[in-house]
Amino acid sequence: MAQASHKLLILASSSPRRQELIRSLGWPFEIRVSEADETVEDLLSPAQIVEMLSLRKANAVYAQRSHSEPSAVVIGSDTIVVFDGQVLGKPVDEEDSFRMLSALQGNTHEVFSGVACVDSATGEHIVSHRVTRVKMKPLSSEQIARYIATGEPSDKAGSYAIQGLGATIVEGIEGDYFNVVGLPLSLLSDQLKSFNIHVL
Ligand SMILES: Cc1cn([C@H]2C[C@H](O)[C@@H](COP(=O)(O)OP(=O)(O)OP(=O)(O)O)O2)c(=O)[nH]c1=O
Repeated sequence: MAQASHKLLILASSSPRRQELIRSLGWPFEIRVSEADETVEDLLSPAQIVEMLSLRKANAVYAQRSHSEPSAVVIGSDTIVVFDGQVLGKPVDEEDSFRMLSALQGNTHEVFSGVACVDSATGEHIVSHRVTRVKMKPLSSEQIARYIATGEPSDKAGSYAIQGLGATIVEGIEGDYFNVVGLPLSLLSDQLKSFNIHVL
């Protein structure tokens, strides 16, 4: 059971999905969001991209800590979809969503999520990632257009949400479901052990 004397978790994320998922750990946490630049060099691999951005997000919040605060672990995360060598982030507009979903439908893609934990007292960090394979059903242009019209794809990597209506267009997955939603809790709980946080 989490006790008040235990180190706090600070989730460096504006994502409502990540906020909801971290709650399931049953550990005291707060949300702090800081703008981190999400541009990366072209030559990086998907794993390098999500690890670099996760750490950047956590470090942006770490940099703003006050030295008088009790020590905490700052958590940053980043999710991308990778298909046919292409990295798909969040769509810029509906046309972009249409392009992404037209490519993903009927095929299998990979979802990469990075997680970084930074000790707010020492700046020490751990960063890692997980990959989940997702097979999407074949979809007609009309179905894709109807899905986009719901608004759900607009702020999701790859333009779909497996935890929402997007569940109906997914045929199956291989790997951690929570990795697709945006925060692999199994990986995170392992990382937290290095900071002496045992959620179970
Ligand atoms: C594939 C997929 C992605 N997503 C979401 C998770 C992330 O919120 C988003 C990927 O964008 P990110 O840039 O990883 O995260 P974010 O900008 O939403 O939040 P922050 O940087 O503040 O932490 O896509 C789903 O919710 N469901 C899915 O099935």
